[in-house]
Amino acid sequence: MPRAALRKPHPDLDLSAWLKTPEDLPPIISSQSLFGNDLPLEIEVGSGKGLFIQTESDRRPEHNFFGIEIARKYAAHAAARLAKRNRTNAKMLAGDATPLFATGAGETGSQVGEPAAADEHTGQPAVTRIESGSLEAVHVYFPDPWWKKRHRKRRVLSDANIRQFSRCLRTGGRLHFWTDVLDYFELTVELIAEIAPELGVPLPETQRESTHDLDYHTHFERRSRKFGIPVYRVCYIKRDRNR
Ligand SMILES: C[S@@+](CC[C@H](N)C(=O)[O-])C[C@H]1O[C@@H](n2cnc3c(N)ncnc32)[C@H](O)[C@@H]1O
Repeated sequence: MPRAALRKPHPDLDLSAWLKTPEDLPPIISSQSLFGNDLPLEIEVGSGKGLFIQTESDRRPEHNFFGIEIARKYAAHAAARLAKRNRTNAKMLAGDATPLFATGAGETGSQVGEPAAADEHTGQPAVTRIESGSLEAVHVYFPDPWWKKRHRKRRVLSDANIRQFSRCLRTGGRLHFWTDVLDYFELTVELIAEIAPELGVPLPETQRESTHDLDYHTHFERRSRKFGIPVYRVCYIKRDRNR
């Protein structure tokens, strides 16, 4: 299904506080380095037009939200939503989430962060942009399905990214995954059980009734529900590995 045309942010709107590029980012991604405080940090991977980050940063001002969107025009659109509302606990990155979550000199570049001992989850030398156990939540909503088998390695919920999302979550932190692609849903649930058992069992999340036209979790959730397409929603809560 094609995506609707996107309106450009008004040229007078100053996005500089809300829209970052990978080059703007501090070596270590944390609430302290991005927002100058220690509120729990939640990251959304693939924010699209930014409805989730807009509504959640309003609903939960006691948390910080960092949206990562690889398509610059969508990242700018999402940042404009935050700028118009002068949101102080949310920002967007126009960039690829995968290298930010990665560990290892080969993946992130040795100029970034300090090399540390091998990461306990991946066994790789850790040159880390996002420290292990530092995130409150990772949100992945309606990731691109990459239908063809040979393209599946491009999926955001790849083996490597699932391991990294889990590594970055604190014990008790959450991974939310929603999709309307049953095949992607089933394969991912199986994959998580196999490679990230510390995330425990998938907990179903319920569909909320919407009270107005933008009262949906994300734009893709809105679209699926309007077309009567079923949505599969789960949340994982990271367990203490020693229990
Ligand atoms: C199908 S859209 C869903 C958008 C939004 N989550 C929603 O539910 O409305 C998936 C989005 O993920 C973005 N994306 C894909 N790979 C990404 C990556 N590696 N890093 C950041 N964003 C990515 C795409 O550009 C696209 O906007």
